[in-house]
Amino acid sequence: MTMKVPVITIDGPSGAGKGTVSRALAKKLGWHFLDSGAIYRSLALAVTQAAVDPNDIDAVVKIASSMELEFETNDPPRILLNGREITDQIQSEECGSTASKIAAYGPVRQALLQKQRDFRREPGLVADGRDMGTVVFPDAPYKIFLTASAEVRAKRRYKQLKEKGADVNLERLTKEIEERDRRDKERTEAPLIIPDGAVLIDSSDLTIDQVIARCLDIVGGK
Ligand SMILES: Nc1ncnc2c1ncn2[C@@H]1O[C@H](COP(=O)(O)OP(=O)(O)O)[C@@H](O)[C@H]1O
Ligand SMILES: Nc1ccn([C@@H]2O[C@H](COP(=O)(O)OP(=O)(O)O)[C@@H](O)[C@H]2O)c(=O)n1
Repeated sequence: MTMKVPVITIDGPSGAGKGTVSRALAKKLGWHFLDSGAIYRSLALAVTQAAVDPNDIDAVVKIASSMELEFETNDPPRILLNGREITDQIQSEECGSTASKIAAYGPVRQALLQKQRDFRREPGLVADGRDMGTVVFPDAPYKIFLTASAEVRAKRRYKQLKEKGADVNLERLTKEIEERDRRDKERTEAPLIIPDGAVLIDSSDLTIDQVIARCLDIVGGK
């Protein structure tokens, strides 16, 4: 019997620290990293650039199937959409919000499924998203659900965007994140839920290093 490549899934709401922690874990373990949210964000950008209505499912699926995405693993990592760098552009909350609208459609998710599974390569994968442990890699041996209070998450995202020079307003950002979280949890297709067998980590009062240490314990303790 062939052994499947191991996967650590890290799901959770916006600003919980998934990306930061997943990247660090992948680096420590020498494993690959999948930022599935960046795939949805890139599609959102492609849809906006093509002036397509995000509710026109057929048109969005067409773009999802034809867009070329490259994840360069240099330090810092770069994301290219159809050959053009979009790394910073897709970080905006506007892009996140459009991403969560198109992510609610089953055919759109289906069109992106294999692209995500292709990241599963030796020696292992750390996968960050909303449905990594439930839909994309349900057989993952390690599943983590990373969360934090809504207030802490909004403040973190505010600080992060501000540091990048974005023009952000904490009150508006908090509302946008709450709206996105609600949409991600309430959708019928691959909603944000705690996967069966996942270990829950609340990072509200933990440092990034403490969260990473807990994740390593979970992986090592199996
Ligand atoms: N435990 C933590 N304590 C303080 N700041 C954190 C913590 N985890 C993440 N951050 C910061 O919060 C911001 C959002 O983290 P990120 O990893 O992008 O979250 P997510 O991928 O879940 O949306 C980043 O600026 C990151 O450095
Ligand atoms: N596996 C995933 C990852 C992201 N998404 C969608 O894409 C949006 C942006 O994801 P993200 O991971 O970049 O968002 P943040 O947690 O970084 O704010 C989410 O709000 C989800 O609607 C999804 O539906 N499934």
